[in-house]
Amino acid sequence: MSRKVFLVGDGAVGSTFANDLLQNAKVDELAIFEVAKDRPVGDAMDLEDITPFMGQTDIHPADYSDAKDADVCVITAGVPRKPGETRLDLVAKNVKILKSIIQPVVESGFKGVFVVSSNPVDILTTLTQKLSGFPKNRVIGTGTSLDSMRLRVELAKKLNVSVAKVNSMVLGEHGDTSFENFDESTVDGKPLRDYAEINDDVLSEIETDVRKKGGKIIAKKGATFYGVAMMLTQIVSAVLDNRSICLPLSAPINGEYGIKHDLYLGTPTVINGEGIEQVIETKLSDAEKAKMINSADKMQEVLGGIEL
Ligand SMILES: NC(=O)C1=CN([C@@H]2O[C@H](COP(=O)(O)OP(=O)(O)OC[C@H]3O[C@@H](n4cnc5c(N)ncnc54)[C@H](O)[C@@H]3O)[C@@H](O)[C@H]2O)C=CC1
Ligand SMILES: CC(=O)C(=O)O
Repeated sequence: MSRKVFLVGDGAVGSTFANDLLQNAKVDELAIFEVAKDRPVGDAMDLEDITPFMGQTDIHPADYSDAKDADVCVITAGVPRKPGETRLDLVAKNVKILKSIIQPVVESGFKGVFVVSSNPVDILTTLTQKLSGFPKNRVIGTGTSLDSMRLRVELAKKLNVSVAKVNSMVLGEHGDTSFENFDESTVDGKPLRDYAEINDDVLSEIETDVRKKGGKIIAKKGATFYGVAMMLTQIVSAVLDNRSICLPLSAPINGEYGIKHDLYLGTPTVINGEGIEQVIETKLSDAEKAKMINSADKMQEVLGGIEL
């Protein structure tokens, strides 16, 4: 069976994801839709030059009718943050762009899995499901997967251990109300808080560094794209391979953590070829659970202000 990905948006994130995907997964067809029409023409020409080493893939610019038989539709289109802006500052512009995308993709007859990384990702993932009318398990957002990788990197540096030994997550909004599950985190199997180097001040510093890392990168080079592109590659290749993996993703909340709102938010999520297999309510301390509810309330406040 043909393995086809329909990519919407071929900017910094989209083109980096295309390159990562081709280098890490078997893909038969990569169709790219972009409003800047020349970009996917150039990118298809540039990307096909890696296929002699990566395997045969039909990479081409696309229109929406190409989504019809795709397994996955990846949405990276949207306005990125400028230095100093928050992800929530992007809502109005990116909701408008999202609306222009979902309708023609659905009208094409697309029956696969939507994967969203455009910001604010929890809001746009929630709206992708609502606008498409797709079952909730067939819409996934990158959520706090990137934040969680950033956290693992910071903890590994602080404790001078391999990042592979760090088991810790950022949960909630991919944004300013995110929080770390420090109370349950382990490093090399030992509770994080048992390490002599760790105390509340150190954890607070790490939390701030992780939360501000995206903004710092944007201030230096205008955009962040390697990290999120790798998370998209992990998600899309798991769907294409029908391989179960668990990541902190933007997933549909159905009463988990005592949240009363109908929205997507960052929580450990098992995905496979069907999309979301299981949304996991991970163990949290009472203080962390309150942060999760705060994050959901913030997202609901933003969603309440959006007219579709
Ligand atoms: N979730 C995450 O962890 C991350 C999310 N992002 C988000 O990803 C989005 C894209 O960021 P970049 O790639 O850096 O921006 P970019 O400006 O480099 O690329 C965005 C692309 O979307 C295209 N586009 C705009 N409207 C479109 C439409 N209706 N249909 C198709 N294409 C359209 C633009 O022409 C542009 O090429 C932003 O919202 C950014 O905040 C970026 C990094 C990490
Ligand atoms: C841009 C963005 O959302 C990030 O790097 O976290």
